[in-house]
Amino acid sequence: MHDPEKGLLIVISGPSGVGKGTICRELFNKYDDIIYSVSTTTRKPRPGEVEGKHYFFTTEEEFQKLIAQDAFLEWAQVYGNYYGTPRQYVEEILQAGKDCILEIDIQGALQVKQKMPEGIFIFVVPPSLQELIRRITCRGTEDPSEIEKRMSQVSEEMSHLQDYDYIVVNDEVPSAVEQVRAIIVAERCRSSRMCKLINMEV
Ligand SMILES: Nc1ncnc2c1ncn2[C@@H]1O[C@H](COP(=O)(O)OP(=O)(O)OP(=O)(O)O)[C@@H](O)[C@H]1O
Ligand SMILES: Nc1nc2c(ncn2[C@@H]2O[C@H](COP(=O)(O)O)[C@@H](O)[C@H]2O)c(=O)[nH]1
Repeated sequence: MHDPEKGLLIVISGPSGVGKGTICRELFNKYDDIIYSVSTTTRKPRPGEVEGKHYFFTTEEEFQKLIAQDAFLEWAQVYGNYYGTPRQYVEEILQAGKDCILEIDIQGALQVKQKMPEGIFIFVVPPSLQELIRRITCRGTEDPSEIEKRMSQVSEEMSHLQDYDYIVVNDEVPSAVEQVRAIIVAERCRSSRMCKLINMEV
């Protein structure tokens, strides 16, 4: 069970281009009570991506050193690059009673679920495969072969739906954002209610 003194750990996954980043960005613009975990990656920065805001960009050699130092809560090779969640940062946020969102792939989410089963696991799906391909193509950040690589993983990724607590269809961004927000608010309530009930003298 979730310790109500600690913050909630929220994990968001879904196929590439479904809109995870867009949903998280909107959540932070609108609500200032959730903290975003900035991952470390060996991927090259896209135009406009800022070191320490979107990712901590690093080399494969440095990433391997961080793995050896046990610096990651989870890490995985995704679409040919390494990505990892900084352990200490996330632990400090949760310890301080603040909620933390990890936007990570399914391999990473499964690792987190093993270590922290009390986390809230949300899977974002597109309204259709055509719309997913349209979104990643229109984003214009990957070349056709990279898009092909990412889209070839969609069916395997979708086969992990049952490992998640919630599914959010990202049809319209505002609605998807409010659905994620509602899940977080409901989970906060559940955690504090459960605690009160368990501690209630009967
Ligand atoms: N509901 C939506 N309707 C239309 N376009 C959307 C919607 N949500 C996101 N998009 C657009 O789709 C593209 C992909 O979104 P985004 O980068 O947030 O995806 P992502 O899931 O974070 O991808 P990745 O895993 O590759 O980082 C962006 O151009 C974004 O503006
Ligand atoms: N296991 C992890 N996956 C992560 C992490 N940070 C991001 N990701 C996922 O990687 C893919 C690709 O991201 P992109 O920025 O290159 O488009 C996407 O599914 C992200 O959710 C992480 O720390 N660990």
